[in-house]
Parts: sequence; structure tokens; C-alpha cells
Amino acid sequence: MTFHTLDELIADGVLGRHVLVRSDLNVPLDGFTVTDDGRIRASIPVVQKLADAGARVIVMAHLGRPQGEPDPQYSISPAATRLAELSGLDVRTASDVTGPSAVALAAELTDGAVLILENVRFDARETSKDDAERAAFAAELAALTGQNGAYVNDAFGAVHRKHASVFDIAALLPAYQGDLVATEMRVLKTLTEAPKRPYVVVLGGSKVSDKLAVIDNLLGRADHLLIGGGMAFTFLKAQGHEVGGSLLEVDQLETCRGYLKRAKELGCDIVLPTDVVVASKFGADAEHEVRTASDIEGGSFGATGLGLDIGPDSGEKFASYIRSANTVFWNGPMGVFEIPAFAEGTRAVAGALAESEAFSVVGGGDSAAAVRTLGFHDDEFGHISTGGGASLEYLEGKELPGLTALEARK
Ligand SMILES: Nc1ncnc2c1ncn2[C@@H]1O[C@H](COP(=O)(O)OP(=O)(O)O)[C@@H](O)[C@H]1O
Ligand SMILES: O=C(OP(=O)(O)O)[C@H](O)COP(=O)(O)O
Repeated sequence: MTFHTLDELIADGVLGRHVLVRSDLNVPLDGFTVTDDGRIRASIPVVQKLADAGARVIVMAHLGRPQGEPDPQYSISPAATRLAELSGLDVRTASDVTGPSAVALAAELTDGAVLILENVRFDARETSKDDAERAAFAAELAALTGQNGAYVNDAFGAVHRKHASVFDIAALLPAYQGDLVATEMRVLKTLTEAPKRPYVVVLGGSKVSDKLAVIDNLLGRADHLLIGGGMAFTFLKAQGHEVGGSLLEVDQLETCRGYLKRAKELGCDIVLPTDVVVASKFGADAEHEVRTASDIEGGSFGATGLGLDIGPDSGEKFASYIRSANTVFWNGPMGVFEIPAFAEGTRAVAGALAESEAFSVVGGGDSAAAVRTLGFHDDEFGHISTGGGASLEYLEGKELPGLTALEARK
């Protein structure tokens, strides 16, 4: 795949031109406070480079998964404010995506200034399955650039999404690859080419249905696949264990059984938790106890208990696999790390990874936030990727719409 680069765009000349940049500013929030600004920091260099070259930069990004209409709790505003604070750039924010506020502010942009649009997912057409709807929204976004505009995709975390601001827009403007996307791909490529063995993949988190499919492909590549977080329960249930009220994808049980069977045939080890921290409810004040994974419902909370973390035995077991690995890819926290009582499994995995000599990649907005929240530093890992689902789909060898759309488009 060849892409036109940001440096080519800058060499072509951007002074006075409107450049639409798709960034991934999907950061975790506590109310309206950004709790981990890693993705914002990673997005600044491209915005800065363009602003320094005199471009009129329009940043578009999503935050969370609103329902296709404005919803104040998903406003891009806290992320925009942090981007302005960290970069020191002249940043304005629009109160809509392609409405009167965005149109007026885009027209008023001066050279080197930055406009951040409201959450692109406040418009249902952004994520629509209907090509014509997405194309119409992309045309409105492109129109914000006036004459002679350009598009840069720097949102690595969203390149696996066939969304208007990631995919369709690239057909409407000269399109370039952002430096963050280039760096992420360079690092991830080393994992697809010849990972030093043993190669251990650790999966968790809550976007279970999104990420289960990658297992199919990883089975043929990884030596050990450690599964924790919300993802573990569909596998435990597939093995015949009851999982109470834990996260479960009932329609994926057959798929998981298939993975367990194929893993045996391919000599890849699927390692599931042997114990689980089961809670009375989802919350910081929940009562909780450690149960064996085969008897989650047998404890104090019966069939309503929620598995919110892997237990200490599982944490130690996962850590020992990591200690013996030469390459590790990790996406998805092992539990609800945002609540201290359910953060120990994630801490065990992060700690083993930080101590290990293996080449390690930690991918995903929440996984990166988790390691930092738990007091680890970025330089304790080989690479902290801004994309979870995106890096998984890249490793899987899947076509990524955001990259396909960019391919040699100028
Ligand atoms: N057992 C669990 N039950 C419910 N949520 C979980 C569980 N384990 C982890 N999570 C949640 O998963 C979320 C992160 O998942 P995900 O978005 O898939 O990861 P990433 O952003 O790193 O790709 C966290 O907010 C965490 O609280
Ligand atoms: O947070 C993200 O992905 P990740 O949780 O897989 O790292 C990206 O911003 C994409 O968000 P989405 O999964 O709601 O499309």
C-alpha cells in the first residue's frame, strides 16, 4: 500500500489552505474531565506541523458512541480544551459539526489557526451503513475547506471504521496519511512479519463482539492467547460454566466453541481465567469475592453476580506466560480497572509486561489509559498504540477502510 504523506502535502504548500484532519480524540472522561490524554498528545504533532506551515486546520473527531444526535455528555469540548492547553495553538471549537457554527468558523479561520468540530458522531450519517448518506455528510465536511482543501487521516484508532470522516471523505479531497498512522503501521508491521517466539496475545476489554472475530486469525499466528476482561465470559460459558450477570455474547457461543476446537488443532493455547472477582453490582461500592471460574454463580451473589476482574491465580498465570514470551501484543483491560477493587488483574498483566524483555505492544484507548492510571510509564513498554480494534484488525490482516480510502489518493 502506498500513501501520500503529510510531508508531501506540506511540500506541496499549505499556506492559507484549509486542511481537514481526522484525529482520534476519543479519550476516557470522568464527567467532563479527561482522565487520560494520550490520544490527544499523540494527535498534536500533525496538527502542529500543519499549523506551523500556515494551514487553516479543521480537526474532526469522535468521542464515545452517541446515538447519532447531539448529546452533551459526548461533546468533544473537554478533549478540544485539552488539545488547546497542551499545544498552545490558537484553537476554536464549533458547536456543531457541519452546521452554521462550523461553516462560519471555518470561513473565518486564519493561517496557522485550528478549528475543532463538534463530535462527528452527533450526525447519524457519519456511521450510517447507507453509502449515499455517508457520502452526503462527507461532502458537507469537505465543503468546509472551500477551494483547494486537503484531507489528512491521522486517526489510527478509527481506521477500521467505514465512516464518513474516515472513509468517504478521502474520495472528495486530495488525501494524505498522517504521521501517527504511519508510525503505528510501521510498528505493527514488525508483529505481522516475524514475531519472535513465543508470541503471546492478551485480549480483554468490553468491545467483545467487535474483537472476537480477530481470534480466528490470531489462532494461526500466536503461540498463546490469554483471554480476560469481559471477553472471557463468553468463552467460559462456551465451556459449559454459568457466568451470572457477567458480560456475555450469547450469539457468539458457537463461535467460541469453534475457536477452542481450532486452537487445539493449530497448537495455539487459549488460556482462560481460572478464577474471577465476582461483584454484587457494577460500582465502586459493590461487595465482591474471588470465585473459581467454574463456579461463578455458587457464591454470595448467585446468578446475579458480575465477573468484573480476573482473579489472583489467573493474574499470576497470565503474568507467567508473559514472562516467558519474546513478543507480546495486549489489547483490552483484564477487568474494570477504573474501579480499584477490579484493577488487580490488569495490574498483574501490566506489571509482568513492564518487567519483561519481550517486545511489547499495548493497544487501545482504555488499555493505554489503564497502564498509565495504574502508575506505569509509556517507556516501560515497546510501543503504546492509540488503536485497540484498529491494531487488532491490522494484525488480523484485514482491509482497513480508512487506509484503503487513502491509498495513493492525491
Ligand atoms: N469483566 C468486565 N466486565 C465489564 N467491563 C469490563 C470487564 N473487563 C474490562 N471491562 C471494561 O472494558 C473497557 C475497555 O474495553 P475496550 O474498549 O475493548 O478496550 P480498549 O479501549 O483498550 O480497546 C474498560 O472500560 C473496562 O472497564
Ligand atoms: O476507542 C477506539 O477504539 P479502541 O477502544 O478499540 O481502542 C477508537 O476511538 C474507535 O472507537 P469505536 O470503537 O467507538 O469506533
